[in-house]
Amino acid sequence: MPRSMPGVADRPRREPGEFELIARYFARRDEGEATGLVLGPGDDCALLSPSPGHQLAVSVDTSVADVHFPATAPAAVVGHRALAVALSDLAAMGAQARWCTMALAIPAMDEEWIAAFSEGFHALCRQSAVSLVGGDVTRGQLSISVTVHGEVPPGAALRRQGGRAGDLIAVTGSLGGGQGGLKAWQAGERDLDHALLQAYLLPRPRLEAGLALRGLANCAIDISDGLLADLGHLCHASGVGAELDVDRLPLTAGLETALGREAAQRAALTGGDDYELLFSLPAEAVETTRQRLQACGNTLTLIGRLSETPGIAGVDAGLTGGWQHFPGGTP
Ligand SMILES: Nc1ncnc2c1ncn2[C@@H]1O[C@H](COP(=O)(O)OP(=O)(O)O)[C@@H](O)[C@H]1O
Ligand SMILES: Cc1ncc(C[n+]2csc(CCOP(=O)(O)OP(=O)(O)O)c2C)c(N)n1
Ligand SMILES: [Mg+2]
Repeated sequence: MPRSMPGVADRPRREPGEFELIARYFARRDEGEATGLVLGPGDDCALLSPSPGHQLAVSVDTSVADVHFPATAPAAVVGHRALAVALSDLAAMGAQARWCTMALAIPAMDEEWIAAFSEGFHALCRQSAVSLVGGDVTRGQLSISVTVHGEVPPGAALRRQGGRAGDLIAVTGSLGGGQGGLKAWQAGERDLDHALLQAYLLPRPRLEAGLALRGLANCAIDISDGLLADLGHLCHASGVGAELDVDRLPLTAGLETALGREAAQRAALTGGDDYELLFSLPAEAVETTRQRLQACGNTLTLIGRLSETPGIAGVDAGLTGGWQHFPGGTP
């Protein structure tokens, strides 16, 4: 007796192949000429038309499961976060975000996961006026590499160098929520409205703030590895030292209650994952900068000043550094 054909309802849902997957979730063709996209996903390369007279600002960041985000985080969160941390570098450079490419490694085909991941990714693309112009999909341990491309007029980029002794040091937003959120997640918190989880899992790239700082800040960096480490990078590049006023650090809402004051300050200093902008500026630029940042929904907090004395003063001697994937180097 011939085996009966299964009904449509009984038939197992066919998994998409690699190319179907790309076409379905990543190769969106809703971008027009206005985005400078001549040719998007589907050919060997994307073709882009940069704005005349601008420099391209290019950066890549990889996010690896259980290194940068919990492997069990919601897929839409993973999509948002991978793009957000990459865009944060354009923000820190004062660049206008334009395009991105995204290389995704996934251990197995899970269409539901990919659909949600792509929603999170595309939603932030829309919010940031960035087009996904190409990428790569492979089998492997879950990781996402996002290359971002922005534009900046010659001479307008915010560099790590350029800080001067006497400049005031400032940050956007609040600090410590990155590590506070990781701890909250590890303690079982899963409510994405929780302020600390928001900070850790759904950071907002400070793109508008970066643009607002052009012509005002003397140097800038985004805080990914931790305030002390990233301030150290600014100081090193600028050939200056710094005096921090730790009591002025803007701590993320709920952090002090969750960890206590000392641990909250430690999280703000060394935790990392905050993706706020850290910059220096002359005292006379502070009020204009504050107003510009307020106009785009951000805040400015002064946390110290740059000095001629090498090193970072004002913090406990025992507190050093921040996140390093491979700790080591000079003792
Ligand atoms: N594999 C690499 N090849 C070339 N340059 C690299 C590589 N890895 C890191 N860099 C460069 O080193 C600098 C510091 O890297 P990183 O700490 O990742 O910066 P960020 O915090 O801005 O992402 C950046 O300018 C980055 O481009
Ligand atoms: C599951 C998990 N554990 C630990 C951390 C903490 N952490 C991992 S990488 C990192 C620093 C930022 O990542 P990196 O790759 O150095 O970014 P970049 O400086 O290149 O922007 C931090 C604070 C985390 N985000 N998630
Ligand atoms: Mg990096």
